Amino acid sequence: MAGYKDGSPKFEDGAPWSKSSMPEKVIEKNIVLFAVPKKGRIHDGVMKMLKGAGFDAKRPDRLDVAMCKELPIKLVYLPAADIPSYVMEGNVDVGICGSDMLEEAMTESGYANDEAPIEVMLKLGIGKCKLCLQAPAQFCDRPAKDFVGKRIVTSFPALTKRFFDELAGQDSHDTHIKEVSGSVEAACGLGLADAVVDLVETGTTMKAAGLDIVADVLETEVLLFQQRPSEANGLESGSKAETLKLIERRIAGYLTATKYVMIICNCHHDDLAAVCALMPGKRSPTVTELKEEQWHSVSSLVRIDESNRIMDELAKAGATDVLCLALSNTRM
Ligand SMILES: Nc1ncnc2c1ncn2[C@@H]1O[C@H](COP(=O)(O)OP(=O)(O)OP(=O)(O)O)[C@@H](O)[C@H]1O
Ligand SMILES: O=P(O)(O)OC[C@H]1O[C@H](OP(=O)(O)OP(=O)(O)O)[C@H](O)[C@@H]1O
Repeated sequence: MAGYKDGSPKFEDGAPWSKSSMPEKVIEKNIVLFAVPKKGRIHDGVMKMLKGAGFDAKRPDRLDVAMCKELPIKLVYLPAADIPSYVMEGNVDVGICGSDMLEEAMTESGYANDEAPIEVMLKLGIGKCKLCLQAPAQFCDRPAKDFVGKRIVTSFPALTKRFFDELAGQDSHDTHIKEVSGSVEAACGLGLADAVVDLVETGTTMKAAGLDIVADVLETEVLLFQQRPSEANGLESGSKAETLKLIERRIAGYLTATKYVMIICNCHHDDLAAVCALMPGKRSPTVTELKEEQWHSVSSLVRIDESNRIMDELAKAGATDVLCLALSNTRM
């Protein structure tokens, strides 16, 4: 399928994507359904990323679907915990949620990681935290094995069961795992649990509830993932496959823009080698001649977290007029 310069797809007949110009059936068949968390912890971060990557959608009041402007993509706003099963069952084509929820759904369905009908496209670098076994502070220095057979409350019953199965080895065990949908940390204080398995980011919630970490169960971050392409689901080739690639490229481009800045400076020919060594860029620095003889302009991408150190070192190496420019988007 041909596309526009900005990567937006268009139909074989060359007509731009336009809902009104296409028969209804063709539109539905070619539209990629993209599930995003409708609220909660990661909602704002995900929406900011999608906007930055050029997926603009106006969500009608109280509706959970919205068409992206000028793209054959429909955003479907769902509870984060439901997104993995929607993607695995092919009810939507692609989704975003934490790897904790994805792994919980796969474990619950009995899939090993490499068998699940899911393909992870990108790690999105947000929502990083860990799932931990937590107990009242006075018991937290006990080994995790001591909690085999006890009462555990969690929102992640499948991962918790897997954790205790591995701990107990071949021994039969009767750890009582109770699922709740929120306020997990309250369960020990209420006398309903001996320990909990819950997410920890800053640790504030855990400490406030008088709990501490016994053991880590899983590290998690937010992922972009799609249904594994097959002939049957039509995601191996064709217009939907192209649109999925476009989603991946655009989000990867946006992520690069959030991690890098462009540094530009001037330097005398005698300092050129030292300046280039400080900013090698992704491939190599761009060097252009200034009108003033023996002077060059050098530019390259550097990681944001290294930019201040590099600018200090450039100044020491003789560079002048050092500028650091933010990127709004990239395609690598
Ligand atoms: N501090 C945190 N606490 C909980 N989840 C976090 C945290 N930081 C990142 N996350 C991620 O966010 C996900 C939770 O998303 P979300 O808040 O949308 O779900 P939810 O808890 O079902 O929503 P809600 O609490 O509004 O019902 C987790 O699965 C995890 O991947
Ligand atoms: O380590 P922290 O930074 O304190 O974050 C972790 C807490 O945040 C989440 O709960 P959330 O506030 O989303 O509410 P919930 O209990 O309803 O899930 C999670 O379940 C932890 O309780």
